[in-house]
Formats: sequence, structure tokens, C-alpha cells
Amino acid sequence: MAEPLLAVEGLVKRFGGLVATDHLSLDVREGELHALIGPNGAGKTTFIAQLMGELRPSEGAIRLSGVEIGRLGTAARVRMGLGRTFQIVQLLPDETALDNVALAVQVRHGHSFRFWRAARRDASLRDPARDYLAMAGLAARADVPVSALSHGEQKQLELAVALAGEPRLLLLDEPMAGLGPSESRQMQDLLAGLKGRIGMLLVEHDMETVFALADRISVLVHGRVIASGDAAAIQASPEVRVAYLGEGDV
Ligand SMILES: Nc1ncnc2c1ncn2[C@@H]1O[C@H](COP(=O)(O)OP(=O)(O)OP(=O)(O)O)[C@@H](O)[C@H]1O
Repeated sequence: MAEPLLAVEGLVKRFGGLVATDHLSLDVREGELHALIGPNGAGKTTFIAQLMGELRPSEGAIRLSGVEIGRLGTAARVRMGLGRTFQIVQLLPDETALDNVALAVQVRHGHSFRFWRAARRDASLRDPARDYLAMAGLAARADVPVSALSHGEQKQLELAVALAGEPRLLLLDEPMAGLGPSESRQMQDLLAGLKGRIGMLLVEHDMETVFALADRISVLVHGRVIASGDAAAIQASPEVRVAYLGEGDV
């Protein structure tokens, strides 16, 4: 069988006596959207931080297309095709939407921030940046400063910035957080459009979104994956009902 895009095996993270990640194993296949759900404190943020190289695991392996990346720094992982969006938006508020994406294109090209002012008018950065904005549904808002964008548009812009890194695997940390119903629908459509092209690991509390989008869902409780399967299997799982979703809520 082909190597999955992401393979995590037996990952453990201890904080003193607390086991925040408890022998966690999961994989994401090429083009798959795999959702990770779990109650507050289950260890989702800690897991993403280990995938990105922001936290060093205590034990276990993380492989990207078969290559062990668990000891690499964040920048090296990004160069190998890892990308992420954040729970709380991390954008340059005074710059326009287009400038934020063009800067991400420039970083991927390996240029230093020092040349940013000169690069601002560089078509080789701005043309691809417009394409990423369009992929995130923001073509018409290119020249608007971030601070004047709605919260939903800022989340879309974060997606465009992440896409500018040309990730093979995109970690999405609560992309629906704080969005209204129509903004949520738009974000759902955008993510649905990326399926099949980019592997995605989606951490999300919004169950409607998770059940609508995910090819597979893994349920994390106290740092352990207690169930993994498609939406129907997760909704039918007695362990999930008891441990997480609450009897009768699904
Ligand atoms: N740096 C740290 N030192 C000690 N304990 C930590 C640290 N980071 C996280 N924890 C603990 O690890 C556990 C998992 O936390 P984590 O933030 O990963 O959960 P989560 O699933 O992301 O929660 P939420 O949905 O609220 O974001 C919690 O018990 C938390 O208190």
C-alpha cells in the first residue's frame, strides 16, 4: 500500500505527570480531509504543535510521505509541505489582503522580509497572490486592509496565506470559530473545493461541518484516539456517544 501523506505512530507528550498525547496514531491520505474532534482539553492543540515542530514529542514517530520529520524544526517541515491555519487569526492588520498573501509567496520563494518594500510591486509575487486570494473566495477584496475585513473574510485570508505556502498537508485549527452561518457555509464550500487536491487535518468543534466535510473522523479524549471512521461510524459509536458527544445528541 502507498505511504500515507501523514503517518503518526505511538505519539506521546508528557507534561510532568500529565499525559497530554497518549500513544496517538493516525494517518492522513493524499487529498483526504481527516477531522480530529474532541472535548476541550483533549489534546488537539498539543497534537498540532507536535506536528508543526513547535513542541517536541516525548515518544513516537511522525512521517510525511514516509520521511521521519519528528526531529525537524518548523521551517524545515514547512519546506517539506506542511502548512497550517490558526485558531486566532495571525495576519498583518495594516496591510491589504493582497499584500498579506504576496508576503507569504515571497517567504515561500525564500526571500528575506528585508526586501519586502521593493518586492511589493513585483508581479511575480502579486500575480500568484491574486490566484490564492481567488481560491479563498477573496478576489474582490484584494486591496482592502486586513483591519477592514470581516472576521469571516480574515479567516478566508488566513486560508489564502496558508495556500500560498503550497502545502501538501494543511492543518486547519478551528476554521469555523466565530463565523456566522453564511460565512461558515462559504468556508465549508472552500474546504470542500480543496478536497482531493490537498491533504487536510481539520480540528473543529462545529459538528455539522465535520460530518459534512470529513472523509474520516478521529475522536480524541484525554490524548487518546478512542474511535476513528467515517461520519456514520462515529455517529453510531457507543464509546463516542458516552465519552464525548453525549447520549442522544447525535
Ligand atoms: N505547556 C503545557 N504544560 C502543561 N500542561 C499543558 C501544556 N499544554 C497543554 N497542557 C495540558 O494538556 C492537555 C491538553 O491540552 P490542549 O490545549 O492540547 O487541549 P485541546 O484539545 O486543544 O483543548 P481546546 O479544545 O480547549 O483547545 C490539557 O490538560 C492542558 O492543560
